[in-house]
Amino acid sequence: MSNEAFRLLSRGGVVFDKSKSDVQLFNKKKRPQGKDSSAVNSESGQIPVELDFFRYAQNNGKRKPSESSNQPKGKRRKTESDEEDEDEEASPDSKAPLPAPGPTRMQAVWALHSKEQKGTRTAHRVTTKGTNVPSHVDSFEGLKKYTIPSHLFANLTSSGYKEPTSIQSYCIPIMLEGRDIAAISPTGTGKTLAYLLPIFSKLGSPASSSSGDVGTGVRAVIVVPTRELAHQIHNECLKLAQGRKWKLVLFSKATANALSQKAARDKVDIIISTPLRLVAALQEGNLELNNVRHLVLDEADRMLDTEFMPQIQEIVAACSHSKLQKALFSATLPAGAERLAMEMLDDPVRVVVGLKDTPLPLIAQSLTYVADDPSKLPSLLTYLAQPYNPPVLIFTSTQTRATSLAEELVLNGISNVDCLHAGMTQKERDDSLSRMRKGESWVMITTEVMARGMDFKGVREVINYDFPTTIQSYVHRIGRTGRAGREGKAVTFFTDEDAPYLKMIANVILQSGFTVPDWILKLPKPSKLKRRQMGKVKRPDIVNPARKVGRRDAVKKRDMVAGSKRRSAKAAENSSESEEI
Ligand SMILES: Nc1ncnc2c1ncn2[C@@H]1O[C@H](COP(=O)(O)OP(=O)(O)OP(=O)(O)O)[C@@H](O)[C@H]1O
Repeated sequence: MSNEAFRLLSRGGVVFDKSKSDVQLFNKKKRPQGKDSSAVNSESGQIPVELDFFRYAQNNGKRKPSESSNQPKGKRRKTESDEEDEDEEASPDSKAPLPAPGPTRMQAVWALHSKEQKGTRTAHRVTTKGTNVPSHVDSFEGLKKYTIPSHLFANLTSSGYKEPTSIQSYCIPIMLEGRDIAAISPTGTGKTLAYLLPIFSKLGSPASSSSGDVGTGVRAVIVVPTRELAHQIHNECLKLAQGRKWKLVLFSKATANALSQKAARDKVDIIISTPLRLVAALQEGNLELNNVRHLVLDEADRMLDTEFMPQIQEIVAACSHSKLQKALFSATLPAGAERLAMEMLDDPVRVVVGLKDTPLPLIAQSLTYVADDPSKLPSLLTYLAQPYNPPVLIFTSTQTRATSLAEELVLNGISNVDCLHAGMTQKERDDSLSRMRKGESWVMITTEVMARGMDFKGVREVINYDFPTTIQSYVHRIGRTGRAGREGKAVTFFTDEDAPYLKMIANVILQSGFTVPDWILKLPKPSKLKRRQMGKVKRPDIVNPARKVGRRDAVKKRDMVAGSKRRSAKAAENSSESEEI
């Protein structure tokens, strides 16, 4: 199916507007949600017969019957994520007692200070580590002891930011005092503002209108894994930039070309980019980073993985200013990445909000058994035939499966289906994203490309159609819902092939404060080697095996159309973007 045909078929011409009564269409029946409900959609905590091959009942599992999922208060069961961290120095956050379950716990992470929480670190569930850690603030007003330009306060207010979130109340003072930082806070808790506000504040005013020590060339660089995220952060920058002529550059091929003139790039204040794009410009001699005073790696664990590490090393080496401040942010930072992060920072402060690598308790998580891959589509169709809360974000493991699933949903009459993955042209990706932001997409099928950082306030439900490949991927994927204090729901399909890894996800669910049936906790723990295989099963490219007939021709035609569209979009992009900066 061509992209155009797909779009026409998938659109009912209706825009979903949560402020109107549309949402009620999907809420005819309120489904139970929350901590008291089991996190697995199978027979009330009993192992489904299909999974009996684990023979946990024959004592294959290690847990004793007394280790029920309803753990005693104040005691936290050691989980898989803890085990991954076993080799690291015990961190204060792992020792902290669990806060009370339910919304109270959420408030401890998101909200700032309910009356009883005000002012205490433990109540905030924030732990800090480092020498002479600057004190946190309880309000944006509290930042007035620092020299923060008044227009920034005005811009905070006009953007609707009344009080800092926990991560902001700790990170902003630390960054304002010039310290390097590694900050870990759950998804959707405002990490972007936590680094943008101090950067804008420290830069003071645009280089073009400043008489201070501004040097020559770009002064701040924010590096993120995807162009979509870079775009989103650029938009956040624009909110803080109102009223001043900041030169903020969302780095792309076109902007890189425009900055090939040194005079043009010397006027730039902040660049937001993906690592590859930045390194390409450095290697072509079209960019210098020797005046950079602030370097942020957002989604730090992704930035420090083997794929991006060489580029990050090159970027860090190019940032040679003696007053360089480095800041790493993420919702997850496994032990290995944290070691790399700490090596990269000078006299850092480490801030952890909540529990490391743990989703917010406001996201009601559940696991749904679907036997095998062909059974997933009917299961999803059944799910979507029930009242649901659009937009729903659905994750597949590959681009081809995302496209195939989107096509299947359209052919099955689901309205307003969209698709976004890295195999699409930039224009297709942008269009898809814009439809999502406008509320025109009710069901968005995507891949890992949207798993990190993307902020869609309205996403109420996330479905992991294909099992995630790491705990971190699970945490980030489901973190697309439950943002900025809102409730969310996350459903993960698992097949027999995924079952050996079920316990790893179940442990995360448990750690978030939900109950998990005993039979899952009694499953044998996969070995370290086996854990690396999580979610990496070979899955067919198409999600509906019955549609094989005639498909090859259809796919060929689709690829030809897509190729021709890509070429014309690229040509159009090159001519229009050369005017942009
Ligand atoms: N102080 C605040 N008050 C109200 N809303 C806020 C505040 N700070 C941030 N937000 C909003 O919270 C949402 C999530 O913020 P952000 O995208 O920065 O989260 P994040 O922690 O970076 O998430 P992720 O880990 O997924 O990248 C955004 O919509 C943002 O506008």
